[in-house]
Amino acid sequence: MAAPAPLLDVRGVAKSFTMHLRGGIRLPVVANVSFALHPGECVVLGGPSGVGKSSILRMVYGNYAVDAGEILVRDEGGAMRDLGAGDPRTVLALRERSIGYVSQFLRAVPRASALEVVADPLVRLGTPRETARDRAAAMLARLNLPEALFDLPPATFSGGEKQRVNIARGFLTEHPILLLDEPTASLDAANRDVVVGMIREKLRQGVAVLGIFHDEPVRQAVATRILDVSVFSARKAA
Ligand SMILES: Nc1ncnc2c1ncn2[C@@H]1O[C@H](COP(=O)(O)OP(=O)(O)OP(=O)(O)O)[C@@H](O)[C@H]1O
Repeated sequence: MAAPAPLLDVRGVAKSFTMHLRGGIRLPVVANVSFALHPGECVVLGGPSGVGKSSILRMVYGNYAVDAGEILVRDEGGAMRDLGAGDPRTVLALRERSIGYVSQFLRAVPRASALEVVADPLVRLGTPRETARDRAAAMLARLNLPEALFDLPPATFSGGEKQRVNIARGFLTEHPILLLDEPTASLDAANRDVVVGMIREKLRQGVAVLGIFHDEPVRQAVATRILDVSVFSARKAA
């Protein structure tokens, strides 16, 4: 039987940063990063601080260009497309339909209410505004955000409230791949458990998750595999 096709196939990726304000010195971070992500899998990036976990996540989302290698993402039609090549149209198309991302911090649009911030990706994908707002409200309620906050802009919300708005926004769309950067970092235990439940639900639906979780109980509850990023460290070899 043929091996199941991955949703994400990272092949031989390398990244170094050039420090322009330090005479252009190059800071190698990772090299030969290779792994695949299949439906229903949750791969957690592990390893010590500064080893390159966030850098890998950002490359997979197309925020950082790669120096070498490929980041192949399965598109809607089933073709594997290289997001690492940095073509902006490919990156945007894959972000719309294939890869979702929950960053640690909410980058909110000024004046937009929490409900609008959460509903916006669905509206852009063609869901009627009212339906999108209803679904956004249900998701925010599940995350225990007080209803009094739904119509307010998240700019003045607490760290944990902002993080829940961000999670709701990222989880409401149905991307086959979901990237999570410390989604529970600012949450209390009860809301952390809600998010763990939401991640497991995504995995049951066949979504593939790639994430960073420093919180050990969360990691234990969701990881199907832990990938130690130290094995890709470019500094040892440098
Ligand atoms: N934009 C950047 N410019 C220069 N150096 C960077 C940049 N982003 C990351 N680095 C460097 O790359 C290395 C890896 O950083 P990264 O944030 O990927 O590590 P991490 O494993 O996610 O760390 P942590 O667990 O502390 O968040 C660090 O030495 C960091 O200083």
